[in-house]
Amino acid sequence: MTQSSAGLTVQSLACARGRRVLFEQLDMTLMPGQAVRVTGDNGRGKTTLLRTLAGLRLPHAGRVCWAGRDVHTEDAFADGDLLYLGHENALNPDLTAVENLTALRALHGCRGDIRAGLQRFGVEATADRPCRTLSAGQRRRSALARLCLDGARLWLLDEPAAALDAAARQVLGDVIGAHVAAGGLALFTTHEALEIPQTPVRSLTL
Ligand SMILES: Nc1ncnc2c1ncn2[C@@H]1O[C@H](COP(=O)(O)OP(=O)(O)OP(=O)(O)O)[C@@H](O)[C@H]1O
Repeated sequence: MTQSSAGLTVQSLACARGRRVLFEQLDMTLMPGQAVRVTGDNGRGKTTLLRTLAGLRLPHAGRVCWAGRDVHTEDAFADGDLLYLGHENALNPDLTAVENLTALRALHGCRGDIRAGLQRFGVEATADRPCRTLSAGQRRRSALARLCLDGARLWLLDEPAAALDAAARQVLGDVIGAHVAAGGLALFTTHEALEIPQTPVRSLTL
């Protein structure tokens, strides 16, 4: 594998909603050990971009490749390559955080200690309560505990810091920093200040 084919490459990408083009001519490369922060006003297309990078939406124009393979026309992501965390927490409200993460772990075939992940994000005390009884920040922290389980190389995180207090934002920054330092790739959107210690983070503004 050549160096240029080892990561995520975006070429002349345009995304649209209906007839409205949100952005165009976007070129970007994200390589192992790199992080990108995507910013932009509400409605500029950050979520649309992440869903397109994940292969969940077709681009209006251009290409997105993972390890040299087109994510929209080829089976580019192998099991365990991608972790996509959307705006929503994707937690079943009737299940506990432990039950939700157990299901996710089985679905994605990943390993990792669920309770240790919840502890890292400071929600071990609410780990066995149905998620519908948790506050917005506790739900987000519980969903983020998934980052501690997953061995995926590419993290696409949509507003991971939403609803988090300063302490949880710091943990999130540390977890992303450790992932990138270990050779992972991370691209995230954020409206909040999110420090990623000892990690150069490039900015992409839509
Ligand atoms: N289901 C939809 N149908 C039609 N248009 C949509 C739909 N979802 C989003 N849009 C439009 O697409 C544009 C981009 O939305 P997107 O969610 O990607 O923006 P964003 O930058 O992530 O916004 P925010 O910061 O508010 O989360 C917005 O102007 C929005 O109105």
